[in-house]
Amino acid sequence: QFVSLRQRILSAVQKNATRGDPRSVIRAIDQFCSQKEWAMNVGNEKGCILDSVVSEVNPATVLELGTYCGYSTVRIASLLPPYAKFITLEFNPDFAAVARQVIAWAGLEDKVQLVEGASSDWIPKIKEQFGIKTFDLVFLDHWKEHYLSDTKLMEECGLLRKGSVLLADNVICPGAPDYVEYVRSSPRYKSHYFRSHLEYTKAEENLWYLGIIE
Ligand SMILES: Cc1cc(-c2n[nH]c(CCNC(=O)c3cc(-c4ccc(F)cc4)cc(O)c3O)n2)ccn1
Ligand SMILES: [Mg+2]
Repeated sequence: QFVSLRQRILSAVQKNATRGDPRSVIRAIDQFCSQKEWAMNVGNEKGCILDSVVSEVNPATVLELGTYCGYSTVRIASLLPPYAKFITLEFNPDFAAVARQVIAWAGLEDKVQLVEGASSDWIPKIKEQFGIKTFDLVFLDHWKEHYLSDTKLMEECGLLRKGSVLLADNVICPGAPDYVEYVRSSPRYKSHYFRSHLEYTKAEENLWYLGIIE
């Protein structure tokens, strides 16, 4: 009977990765997606850039928009200090179900709170629901047409402060041109990009780094 791609990714993790070993989970997903079937994980090349930004920011509070199968969730969670609060939002319940199992296989279920629902519904509720004042780091990897509206919504809800860092995937492909245009022309942000490639391909892609300076 039909097995979805996300189920095949989960099976690859359960077959090839060691329980409690985040690096083996990452490796198993990357091997599956480069050798068997493409999937929209951030991938290892951009993942290394993500790792370096997480390590540099060393965040006490992190928000990820767009969990998918939990690949970047595992990368981020494995680098956080023990006291850190990490929330990841996933809209699609089937993706969320797989991500929970991938995160658990990596042994990181206590480091992450996976919340199901749309970012625009959840962002206004985060402060009171999770006792978070502001986010030190936000990783945008969800619906590309929501990057701009959700960034404005996070500002309005007082979830960002001077020094907060936003890192956005896929500003080229599928693309978030309105987001890039807006943040580049705003005096509130200092932004630059890390050149890379679309996961598991040779197509050009950037990770867009945004520092809030005002
Ligand atoms: C909380 C909340 C969460 C979501 C949400 N959760 N999960 C997602 C998935 C979003 N990700 C992508 O669509 C995506 C696509 C490509 C791609 C596809 C096809 C191509 F040909 C080339 C590139 C590559 C990527 O790296 C991507 O990240 N949205 C939505 C709303 N609210
Ligand atoms: Mg992405």
